Amino acid sequence: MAEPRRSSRQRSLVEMLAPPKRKAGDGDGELDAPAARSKRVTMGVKAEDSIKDEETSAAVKHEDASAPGSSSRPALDAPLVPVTRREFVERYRVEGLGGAEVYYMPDWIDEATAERWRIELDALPQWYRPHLTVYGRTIQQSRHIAAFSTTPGLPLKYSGHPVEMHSPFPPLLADIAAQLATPECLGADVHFNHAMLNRYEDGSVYIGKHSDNVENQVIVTVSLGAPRLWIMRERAPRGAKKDAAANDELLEKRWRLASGSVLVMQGDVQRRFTHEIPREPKKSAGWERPRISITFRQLVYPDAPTKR
Ligand SMILES: O=C(O)CCC(=O)C(=O)O
Ligand SMILES: [Fe+2]
Repeated sequence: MAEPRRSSRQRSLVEMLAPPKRKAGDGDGELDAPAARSKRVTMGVKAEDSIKDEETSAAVKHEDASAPGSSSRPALDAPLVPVTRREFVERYRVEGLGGAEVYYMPDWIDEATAERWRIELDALPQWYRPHLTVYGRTIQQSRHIAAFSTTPGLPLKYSGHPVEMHSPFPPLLADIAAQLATPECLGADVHFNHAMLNRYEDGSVYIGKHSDNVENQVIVTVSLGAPRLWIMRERAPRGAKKDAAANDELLEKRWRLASGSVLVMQGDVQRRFTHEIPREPKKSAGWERPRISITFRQLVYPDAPTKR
């Protein structure tokens, strides 16, 4: 994997002070769980922090979602725990991100299996391109998505768009989740209550710089198909001087997410870093097929009852 490098992006003071520019047709960004306004501390982070994400002009900030009454929320079947399996976290931790809990396993499954999964997931009937409302305008997101929860009643909304949620997981997704939760991979205790599929047809489809909401306590991404660039950038600490020199000090790391790879983000990663998959007009090797990502998530609603 490439060595970490410092961001060299220089931004003018005017750009720093001005609110981020928005471009029509650029609807993309993070997934907000409905409890975004909650003041409750989750994993040591105030949930409200996550909605103040920084954005490039190529990304659209998602408004936080309105929280439906807790009575509509299902109980969790089992505790949701982060990935702690020693062999996994020691071997696959991504260096150069200041100790953040980011793990990358490039070769979880072989290419033939990845291709079979990609084609089968592509054929699911639940795919659609959301219409988002951003600053009063309706735009269509560049990615197709399909969202699933293990139990009905896990509501999700972003940029004015109530996500079309299907339940339960289709058999292949349930099978992939089960294969992740084995003693050979993430460990048998790790399971998810939500999965979001993203489809990147070609290099024009992207996801803008964003952080996911902290209600996403663990996000495990399985990449299938075209290897796309993944960029993680450290967010400036609150109240930090926002000049070019300070910006240069922030960590940045980029690599390609291989087909068949597994990426884990947990702990305070969303608070400390943004992530993005930029547009790539030039095709590189392996791009004769689209990319589909599966983001398995542990969505934890602060006021949901838990069955323990
Ligand atoms: O497609 C990916 O790998 C990342 C998607 C993502 O960041 C998201 O859905 O929040
Ligand atoms: Fe994300």
